[in-house]
Amino acid sequence: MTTDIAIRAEGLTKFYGGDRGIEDLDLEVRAGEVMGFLGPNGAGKTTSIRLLLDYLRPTRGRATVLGLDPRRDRAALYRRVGYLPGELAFPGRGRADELLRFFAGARGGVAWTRVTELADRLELDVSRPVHAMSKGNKQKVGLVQAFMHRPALLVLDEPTSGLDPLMQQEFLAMVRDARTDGQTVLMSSHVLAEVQHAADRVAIVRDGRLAAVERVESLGRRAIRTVEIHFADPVDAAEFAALPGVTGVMVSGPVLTCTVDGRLDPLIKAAARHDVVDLLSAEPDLEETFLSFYYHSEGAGDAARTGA
Ligand SMILES: Nc1ncnc2c1ncn2[C@@H]1O[C@H](COP(=O)(O)OP(=O)(O)OP(=O)(O)O)[C@@H](O)[C@H]1O
Repeated sequence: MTTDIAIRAEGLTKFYGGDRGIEDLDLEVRAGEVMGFLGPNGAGKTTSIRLLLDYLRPTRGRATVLGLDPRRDRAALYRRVGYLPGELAFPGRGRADELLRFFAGARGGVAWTRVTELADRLELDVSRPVHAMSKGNKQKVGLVQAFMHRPALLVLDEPTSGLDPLMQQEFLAMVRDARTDGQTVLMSSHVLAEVQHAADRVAIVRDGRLAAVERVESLGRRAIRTVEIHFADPVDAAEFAALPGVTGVMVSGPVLTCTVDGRLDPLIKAAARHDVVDLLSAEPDLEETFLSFYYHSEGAGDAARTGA
């Protein structure tokens, strides 16, 4: 049994009747890394997470989590995992501190100072009844129970949902701290910007399939970027439109804007035949890369547009 792999999914598949939840998911999350699990609504993130923790049974395929079989070793696994479900539902009309004491007991005892430290970080008033809390405050209760026992693995489904921007930053700091402490994190999101500063790698799912697994830095390098070139004299769009990787060419007098997928070299060489006054290249971000998976991959654009 390898201990350097926290999560291993092999051919993990779930169909809901004839509808695909996730198909043939092969994924490895290394111990100690933060993995962002990205995809738009309905891509299959929640299904995958629920399969990994045995809240759903796969149609086929298998998973190993912290070296355990989620189905056979459920109880042992749950002691070592902190899980934030995508849709939180807390039973009863109790106060947050009562609920958190219950969770602490279920985890074999957690120092109450640890709970208050997390609640303070998230500015959560634990003396209030949970049922009367806003969505964001309920989310904070969910985060405190997930982090409280310093689990070996945190599995967080849309963790920033409902949090305001300041609290999102605090949450990301908590994830970075967890990583520093050697914990492994798998967190789903449909917003790339929020995992950009916390994740080591991202796994991107679309339409029930894994589309890519990338280191965050290399995603940036592969990103599509927008380029604006100012020439001394007007240029002809046709001269640039056929260059490899160049799309969306627009010319307004001496100013050319376009989108470049991959290497800038063909565009630079073509531009150098003219007198170049200025060149601006927008910093590629994950959002653009993410969209490029949808609109520039084979067939994916059509599927995304039609919702198929
Ligand atoms: N209980 C269910 N019965 C039928 N289909 C389901 C069920 N749960 C999910 N699905 C379908 O499986 C697919 C994947 O859904 P899933 O919730 O895993 O996606 P997601 O990436 O987590 O999306 P979101 O960000 O909206 O939560 C979707 O097409 C969804 O409609």
